[in-house]
Amino acid sequence: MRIGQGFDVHQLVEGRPCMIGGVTIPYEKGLLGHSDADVLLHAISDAILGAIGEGDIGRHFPDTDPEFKDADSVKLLEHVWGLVKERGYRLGNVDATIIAQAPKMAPYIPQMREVIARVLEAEDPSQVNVKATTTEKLGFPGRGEGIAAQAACLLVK
Ligand SMILES: Nc1ccn([C@@H]2O[C@H](COP(=O)(O)O)[C@@H](O)[C@H]2O)c(=O)n1
Ligand SMILES: C[C@@]1(CO)OP(=O)(O)OP(=O)(O)OC[C@H]1O
Repeated sequence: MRIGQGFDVHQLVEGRPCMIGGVTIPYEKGLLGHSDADVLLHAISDAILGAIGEGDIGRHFPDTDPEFKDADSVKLLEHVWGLVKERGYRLGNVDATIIAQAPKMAPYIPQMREVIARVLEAEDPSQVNVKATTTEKLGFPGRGEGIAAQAACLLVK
């Protein structure tokens, strides 16, 4: 059994799509990054890489590499999951939290769970949990300057 955790932050800016958990959320701002800046999938990817002792997504997908410019983070997660399968592990469960004052994530969480469960080959929907919280208007998420996500992942043989 292996456990990992991940954390990521991206800035909210005008003129970018708000891609979170593989879902485009209608909102006046979106997340800034070298890739599509999907903060949730990045935190989950880092949790998985942590569980298999493979560093982080910055090591696997450098933000200096034009190949990853505007990259689809679903594809990055698929690559990370391939590393897990090579090592003979399968998903125990993943639990993640999106930290955002806005937009409201709840309506989109079922779709995010479906995307993540498909990529991680979950046998049961309960193996993938996604939550959201505000920071009660405190700090950078509370001021709407950015969105953070954290994730924990358990892998089993
Ligand atoms: N961006 C967000 C933040 C929160 N939610 C949901 O609202 C509930 C209450 O949030 P608090 O920060 O006031 O505890 C939370 O449990 C989430 O279900 C959301 O959908 N989107
Ligand atoms: C995903 C990568 C690569 O495109 O870029 P960003 O979208 O900037 O994301 P970040 O969470 O900073 O980390 C990993 C990067 O190397």
